[in-house]
Amino acid sequence: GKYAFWETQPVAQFKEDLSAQTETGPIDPPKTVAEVKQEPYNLPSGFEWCTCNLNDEAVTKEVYELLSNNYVEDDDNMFRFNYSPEFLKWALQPPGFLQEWLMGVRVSNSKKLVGFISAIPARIKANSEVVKMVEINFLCVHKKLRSKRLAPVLIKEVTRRVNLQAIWQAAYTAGVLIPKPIGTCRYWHRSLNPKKLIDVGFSRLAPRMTMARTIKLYKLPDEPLTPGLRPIKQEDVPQVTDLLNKYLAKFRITQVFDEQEVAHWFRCLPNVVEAYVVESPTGVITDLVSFYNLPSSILGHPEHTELNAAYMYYTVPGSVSIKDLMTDAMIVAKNKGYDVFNALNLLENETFLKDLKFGIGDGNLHYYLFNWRMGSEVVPSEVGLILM
Ligand SMILES: COc1cccc(CC(=N)NC(=O)c2cccnc2OC2CCNCC2)c1
Repeated sequence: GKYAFWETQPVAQFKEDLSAQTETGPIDPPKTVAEVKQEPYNLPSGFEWCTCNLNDEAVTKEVYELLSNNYVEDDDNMFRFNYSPEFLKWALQPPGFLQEWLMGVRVSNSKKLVGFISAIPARIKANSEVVKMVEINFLCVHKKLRSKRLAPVLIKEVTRRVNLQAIWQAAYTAGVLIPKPIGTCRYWHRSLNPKKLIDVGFSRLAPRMTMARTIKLYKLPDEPLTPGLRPIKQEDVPQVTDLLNKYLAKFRITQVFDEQEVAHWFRCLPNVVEAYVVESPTGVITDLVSFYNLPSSILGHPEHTELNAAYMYYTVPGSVSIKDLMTDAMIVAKNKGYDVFNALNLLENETFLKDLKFGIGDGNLHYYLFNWRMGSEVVPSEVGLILM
């Protein structure tokens, strides 16, 4: 069939009777670690496995270069994600990460890195069950090696290495449609620097609008409006952990964070991630707002080489509305030089996207679970999981 590889995997299929689909829980019969293949899968001759130690700057640079030149592009091939080396270190070394789950493929002779895939540990709440899973990301095969069927081997090998740790489920997202999304989100963009976005072809001047009028339309206040908004500090972690987990509990698919994970994911790492809290006069943390830095290379533009994009990360309203929190996040992002603020229509985002002048994007982000059925489609407002 069309999905030769995915039809062999424990994932929901497009053509299967509905009765199977309405169950929730694992798809495969339970296995033990002893039953897992003990040796690595074979690669085509001339290629070898490696693990990528991102504490080694030279290796991080190799992973950066592979992704910068060969990772995901937009549908019109005008932009390519350009995750920075420091971002990759942050995103791929959370508490509990395993070196052997940061997997690469090298050409045996030249040792050139030509393939990559990553798994990081996460506790995922699926419906009301908290399951130890991994989050799979950054699957990338060099452009010159496409259709050599390397991706299926990368996926099978990372699955094997995860299974060896007695973990049987995974979560991942993709713009491409494969068997079979648990839900599909739409991405939206809010212009911060409309002139540059129009110059590089990311946005278009609306009919009957001048550039001057467009710049005015997207103008934001110079400073955040919420009293008590400030960058997160390490001593906020216990309160933020409680605030975040309580808020996320109402979504059908989300992550459960412990304090070490909150300390890792919510910090202010310049050019990587920004996290702000609202502190009440009595020292109570009532709100959280965060975004991460994911620039895109602008392919073939004579003047601009990079699109500076902020991506909404977890945001928890409490004392102020999510609309006001997001307005402050965009003001902070604009002041830090971002050109655009991106968000998906998950969480409670559909309540503010239009009001805050987000424009709908031209694609979808599909959410997937490996070896787990959700029982029914998860609509965007039931999705509480944000991957990098
Ligand atoms: C503007 O440059 C781009 C370069 C490559 C792809 C895309 C379109 C796209 N695929 N966008 C998203 O997936 C997206 C849009 C809004 C928010 N998060 C997103 O994806 C995140 C989460 C999944 N991993 C990539 C980053 C845009």
